[in-house]
Amino acid sequence: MDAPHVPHAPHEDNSFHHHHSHGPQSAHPGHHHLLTVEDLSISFRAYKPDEGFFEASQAETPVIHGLSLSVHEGEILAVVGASGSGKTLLADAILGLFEPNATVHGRIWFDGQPQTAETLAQLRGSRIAFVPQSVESLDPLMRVGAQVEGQARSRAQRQERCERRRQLFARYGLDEGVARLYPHQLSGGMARRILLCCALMARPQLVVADEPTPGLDLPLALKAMEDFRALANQGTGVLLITHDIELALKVADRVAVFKDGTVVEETSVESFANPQLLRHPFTRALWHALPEHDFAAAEGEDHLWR
Ligand SMILES: Nc1ncnc2c1ncn2[C@@H]1O[C@H](COP(=O)(O)OP(=O)(O)OP(=O)(O)O)[C@@H](O)[C@H]1O
Ligand code: NI
Repeated sequence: MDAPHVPHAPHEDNSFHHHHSHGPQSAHPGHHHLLTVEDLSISFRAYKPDEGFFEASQAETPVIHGLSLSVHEGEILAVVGASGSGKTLLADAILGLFEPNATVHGRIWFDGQPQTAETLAQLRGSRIAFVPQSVESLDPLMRVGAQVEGQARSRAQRQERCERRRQLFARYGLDEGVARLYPHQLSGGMARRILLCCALMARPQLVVADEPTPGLDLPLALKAMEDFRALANQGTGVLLITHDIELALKVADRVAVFKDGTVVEETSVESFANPQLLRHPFTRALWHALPEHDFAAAEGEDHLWR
């Protein structure tokens, strides 16, 4: 079995040419790189989806290639891009989750340490919190209150977690009675809020949120954004994957623009105030697609750009 051999320490693989001689700390000396992804590639061995077994040819379909990005402590990096461009695969790679037919290359550092799929999986749920894209990832057999509260090691801790869970439920407009429900009894929007509460319960160093807002109305989506911002202001790094670029621009510090399986541009949110500061044609196209640029009347409207 060829287990995904990702990501390995620097200098191990001579086929990589980028940033080879220096570690992840060097690019922005003033900021601590919490997460660095360097030259990530993911491809899939082809198989017949109907039958579910590998074809003899084992053709490789590349989905992510040459992807590099980093998240600093205390910042929100928004990853925006088209559907199917590989954003969820990126999130999965950071969490050490891989499909059996995936081949993965590249390097990932967390908090200065080179990571493997195994070490990343160990960080998941503790130092790295995950808001998955699919609400199916809730445990179907566990009441959602208990899922949010998680395991407590002592009576005092259980009370503390219960109290924190109540606060989060109140904030996200979930009745106390919801705590006793099972995932299948929730609407999509409620399940989404439970996933958010799970991630906000922990005090992670990094949050990876993969499309955290579908099914939420605007006030709830904005609350989620505020909460990510508050986490970042306390020093947490946030990787916010979203197709909602408008929402992302409200809270993010930087934006990584994703297209066809790679980051074509990593830029500050401020650059979106002026399309001339945007380098890549796809980024400019995203700018033009923003609702306020549909009309010339947007002049003087600077609230979005802080
Ligand atoms: N196990 C797999 N085998 C083959 N192809 C896969 C597998 N998992 C994902 N893919 C393909 O990889 C591509 C990227 O998928 P991914 O879910 O990461 O996109 P995304 O940017 O998150 O999209 P969305 O915005 O819809 O969530 C898709 O074309 C998908 O079909
Ligand atoms: Ni996705």
